Amino acid sequence: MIGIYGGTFDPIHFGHLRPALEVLQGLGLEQVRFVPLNVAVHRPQPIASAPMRLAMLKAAIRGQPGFVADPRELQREGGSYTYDTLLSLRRDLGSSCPLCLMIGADAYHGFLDWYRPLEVLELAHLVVMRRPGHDAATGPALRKLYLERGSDGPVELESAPGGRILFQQVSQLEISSTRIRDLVTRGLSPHYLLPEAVWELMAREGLYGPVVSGASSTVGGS
Ligand SMILES: Nc1ncnc2c1ncn2[C@@H]1O[C@H](COP(=O)(O)OP(=O)(O)OP(=O)(O)O)[C@@H](O)[C@H]1O
Ligand SMILES: O=C(O)c1ccc[n+]([C@@H]2O[C@H](COP(=O)([O-])O)[C@@H](O)[C@H]2O)c1
Repeated sequence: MIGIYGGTFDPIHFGHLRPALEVLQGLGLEQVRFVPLNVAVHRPQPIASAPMRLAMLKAAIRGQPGFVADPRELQREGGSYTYDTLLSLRRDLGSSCPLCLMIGADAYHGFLDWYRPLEVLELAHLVVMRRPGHDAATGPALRKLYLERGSDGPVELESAPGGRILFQQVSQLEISSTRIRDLVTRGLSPHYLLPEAVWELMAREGLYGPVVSGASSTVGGS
């Protein structure tokens, strides 16, 4: 069973990484593939370039067994629709391998507005991770879908390639990329909200605005 974790990752932070590790271990996944989007179809475009976001992602997951950077959306032009990404993954991985599309509660709330959501749910299971500040309560259409498709554990997910929805308990870390970008833009340090290697890259490349004065002494201790 393989996890697919899509996002803007602008930049990647511990609010992505810790829940991803807990899902990897909690569901016994073979791997989690982090898939940075290229062209957002649902939000303003990312601030950092695609190569920079991929570099930050690779720096963040280096050395973590089971974590893999998957650049397929960055190699595709046009809107980064998850449906297309899952079709491409199915071509590589075959039709029978269980896939778990991992999304935070905020993304789940908008799921029925995605491109071909029901086909997305046929191509993969949805694993929903709670997120601070985002209510678990959903509207009637999503509640109905959950009544039909809700699952209570990994054993059921392993028995089919897709089609079920599982809520997975994860550490509640109140961290967002928006907050990190805001801190850096205001000249404040985002230290301890994201891996040191990512902060180091951001500081070196001057991403998101002014680098905190003396950053080189707080970044990586160098
Ligand atoms: N702290 C968190 N806890 C749980 N899930 C999260 C957290 N942060 C992000 N996610 C989930 O990770 C996926 C990718 O999120 P994204 O890259 O947009 O990060 P973000 O912090 O929400 O970014 P931004 O602030 O720019 O919107 C989404 O499914 C989102 O719900
Ligand atoms: O395919 C869609 O229509 C679609 C609509 C909204 C979001 N997504 C995907 O959901 C993932 C999380 O999005 P975000 O905004 O939290 O970065 C990311 O991989 C997006 O490409 C996909």
